[in-house]
Amino acid sequence: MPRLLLLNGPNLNLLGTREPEVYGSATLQDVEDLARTTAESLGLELRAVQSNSEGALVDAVQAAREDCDGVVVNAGAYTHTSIALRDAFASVALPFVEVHVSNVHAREEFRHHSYLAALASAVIVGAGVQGYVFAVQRLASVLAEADTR
Ligand SMILES: O=C1C[C@@](O)(C(=O)O)C[C@@H](O)[C@@H]1O
Repeated sequence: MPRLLLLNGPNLNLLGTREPEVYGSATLQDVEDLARTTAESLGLELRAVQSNSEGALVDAVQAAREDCDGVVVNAGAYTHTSIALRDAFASVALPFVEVHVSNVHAREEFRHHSYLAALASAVIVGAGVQGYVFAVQRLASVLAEADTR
């Protein structure tokens, strides 16, 4: 069965209590359950990892090469700063979808640039935690398409 990695970066462990006016009331556990239920309904497995540290996120992307077929990633603030994470995605060459709960383009200028976006299959911003559902659905399509080639 194809497997997805759901990767959440810094401060996303605080979803539900962190700036609820920006990020809503769903917790990280809710997000992981939602993404897993969506994946399973599409015949995919899902493994979830969250870390506040950049190196651990790089390690998780590298490890995904061994046992995953695609990645849903919300890299949090590292989206806007991390060349290391971008290089990790470039190195493993796995399809990935970038998610942001908030509409980063309606926020501070420094959130408008993503180091990951140019490599992503798709970028979903501002759809709240439903963005994770869309991301899993999109990856399922991308993987199914690749399978029929
Ligand atoms: O931590 C986050 C969360 C975020 O990735 C989002 O999901 O909207 C947006 C980032 O700018 C921010 O640093």
